[in-house]
Amino acid sequence: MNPTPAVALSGVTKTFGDVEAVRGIDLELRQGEVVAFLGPNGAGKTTTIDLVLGLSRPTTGTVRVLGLEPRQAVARGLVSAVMQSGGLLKDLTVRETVAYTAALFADARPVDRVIAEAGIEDIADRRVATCSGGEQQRLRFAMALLPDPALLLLDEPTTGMDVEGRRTFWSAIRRDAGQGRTVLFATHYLEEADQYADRIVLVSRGRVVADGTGSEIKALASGRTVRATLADADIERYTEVLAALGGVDAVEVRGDTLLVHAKDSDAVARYLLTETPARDLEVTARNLEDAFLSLTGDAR
Ligand SMILES: Nc1ncnc2c1ncn2[C@@H]1O[C@H](COP(=O)(O)OP(=O)(O)OP(=O)(O)O)[C@@H](O)[C@H]1O
Repeated sequence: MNPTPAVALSGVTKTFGDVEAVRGIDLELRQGEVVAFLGPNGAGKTTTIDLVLGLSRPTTGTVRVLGLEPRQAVARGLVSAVMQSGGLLKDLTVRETVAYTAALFADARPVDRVIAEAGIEDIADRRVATCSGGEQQRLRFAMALLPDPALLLLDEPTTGMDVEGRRTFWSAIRRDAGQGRTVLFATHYLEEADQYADRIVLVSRGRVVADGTGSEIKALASGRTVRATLADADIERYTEVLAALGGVDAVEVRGDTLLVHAKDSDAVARYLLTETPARDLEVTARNLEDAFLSLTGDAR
């Protein structure tokens, strides 16, 4: 028997006027998974998280959280979130903030426990206004832990945290995931995703363009791109040879420009320079942004 997915998105789109923020996402998260939602600015990460939180409704498609409508799941205390900004009263102390939030839940965990888990005991008596950005993020994390949620959503949670803050934060996340909590976090950083997530969902321009383990996703962003000018009637023959070279991922022809994505750029360069009339050769490292672009077919 399959347990109910923690999150199930099916054919989800979301448009704001002319902007298609989410352009068709199908995604299932299993209970207890820690999943990174990785993508560049404007990919649709925050919009998707808002849909899972029931803060907005999809234009088309369905969103289920533990088999329920998002709002029902939130109302039952099954879901909480750490968002990038807002939600704090500057004049309260850290402890007062957690205590007041706890009073909003029918069944909150002890205030001191969550303060300890979020690693903010030393600043518990400080006024929120005097806390740094990273400390405020840890306070939001403490607040999110109060209902002991089955699903925790984090939108770029470690923004502003120093190295020690990040370490405390992620070790708390991993410990809770070990006890069955599902975590979905949005990030721009491949390293953060790779280090802390069981699974990385790569999003670009409102779509999932890859879904896999850290090493699978890193492999997509590795290698180099060899660019050359090759104005020759035989270009097709060369591209066939190139495509068959070991370590070549993709060959593209745009006018008289040839682009070869490869793990072994030396072999590609050697072939082009010795066997073809290619000129103006350029070899560049392929980064995550290139990987996004080539995966979405939007490379230019
Ligand atoms: N309320 C809104 N009205 C109009 N456009 C919006 C609205 N919310 C988001 N968008 C647009 O939808 C697209 C996706 O935005 P979203 O904030 O979901 O991306 P993101 O992946 O979270 O980006 P970032 O990493 O910058 O936070 C962007 O083009 C954004 O400008």
